[in-house]
Amino acid sequence: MPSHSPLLTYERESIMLSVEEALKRILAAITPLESVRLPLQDAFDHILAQEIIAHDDNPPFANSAMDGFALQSQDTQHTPVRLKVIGDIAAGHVSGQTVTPGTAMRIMTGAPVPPGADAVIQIELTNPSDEWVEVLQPVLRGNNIRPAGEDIQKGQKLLSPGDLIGPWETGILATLGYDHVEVIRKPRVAILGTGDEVVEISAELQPGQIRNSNSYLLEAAVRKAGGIPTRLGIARDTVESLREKLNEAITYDLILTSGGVSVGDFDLVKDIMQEQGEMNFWRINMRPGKPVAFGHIHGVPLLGLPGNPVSSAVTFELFGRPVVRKLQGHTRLYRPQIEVIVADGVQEKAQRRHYVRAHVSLEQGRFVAHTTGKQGSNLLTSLLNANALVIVPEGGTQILPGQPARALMLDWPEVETLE
Ligand SMILES: Nc1nc2c(c(=O)[nH]1)N[C@H]1C(S)=C(S)[C@@H](COP(=O)(O)OP(=O)(O)OC[C@H]3O[C@@H](n4cnc5c(N)ncnc54)[C@H](O)[C@@H]3O)O[C@H]1N2
Ligand code: MOO
Repeated sequence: MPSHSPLLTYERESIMLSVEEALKRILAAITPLESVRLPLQDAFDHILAQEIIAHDDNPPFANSAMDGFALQSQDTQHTPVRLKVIGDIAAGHVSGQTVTPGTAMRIMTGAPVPPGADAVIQIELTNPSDEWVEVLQPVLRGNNIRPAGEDIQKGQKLLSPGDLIGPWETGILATLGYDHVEVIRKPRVAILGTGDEVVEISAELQPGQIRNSNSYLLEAAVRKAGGIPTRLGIARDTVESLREKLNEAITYDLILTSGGVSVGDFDLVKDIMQEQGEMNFWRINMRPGKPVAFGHIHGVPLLGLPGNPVSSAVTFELFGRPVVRKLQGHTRLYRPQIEVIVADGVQEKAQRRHYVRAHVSLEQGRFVAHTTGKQGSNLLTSLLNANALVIVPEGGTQILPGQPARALMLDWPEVETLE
């Protein structure tokens, strides 16, 4: 048993940061990771770390946009007109023949336009036979020809460092022949559960024990945020056990712990942070999730999330997710906030700012929030079906049914500024 030591000064001085101040301090201490060269197929969803310049034109050669006949447009001024078919060009083949006045060549979509031809007529507007084609209407010069460089010109800059590689960018990179690209690597995130009562999820529960749900929830949330999570198991409520686990964790880019950050006798995460690094801050004026500790051990950022499952989930969304994104080189770090109508209202007695789990949907042109029921920080079911956090301002505010409030949209794309 530990001695019931008096509270440390930092614990007594109840400095509670605002959410904004805490986020500012955390992100100021985070810098994007270094870049790596990845095969294109692995670069999806990474932030680009190089300029992308076209080394060739695209399309690389003038080609046909239709299946039909390559011809000289001047031959079609008076239609119908019969032209002699002098050959075939399939996509992927280059013809050695030249289209001369009075002749045409059968051509497929994507095939190079033969020398001499200045237009293509689609097959539907002709009466073809083996040797001859009857062209039924005049064709303008350039008709159905996709010129070289129509899409991309050699030397053109297409993507810049900081751009996100999605499916469209991948298509561009592939067409330009970038089989490898320089991207910011993804953070490896160590996840550590703490507490003597916490056991593996497959364990038969003994009296007083609970399953390590936080580590699994956080693992999924880290993955969703684009990080590479590893669960390092559960540290016991002893300094030795925590030291041992954290010793492994310091080989990662970010450490997330859950539990052990409050003021109980066994809440040791803060102590270890002070012993092996430094603690930047410890308390935030919010609910759920007041005891969030942030600092470094051996130079690795450590975000100590509260043990209560909902507190852990909500504080990861608010603080952990932006960190994981910033490490990846993203500049859009924050979920957007919008105004919603709170259908069922929220009564808030605590003085802290409350992030109430809710489902927001568009109802007759307005965004309406329905809270997810009881909101205790131990009630995991309050997260089910939640796609938003309704923000009840600090100071014991009450939001009546039908009144407006701001909501943080958990399933909307991130924005650059925290509103
Ligand atoms: N005297 C005070 N007590 C508490 C305060 C306070 O200000 N003064 N704050 C309360 C608040 S708010 C929260 S949140 C919790 C956070 O405490 P800890 O982060 O130290 O977490 P624990 O005490 O270790 O655990 C809290 C709760 O969560 C369960 N837990 C822990 N780890 C897991 C896990 N991996 N998976 C699932 N559930 C977990 C644990 O069993 C406890 O029930 O402190 C309040 N107390
Ligand atoms: O911050 Mo605690 O998360 O209110 O339960």
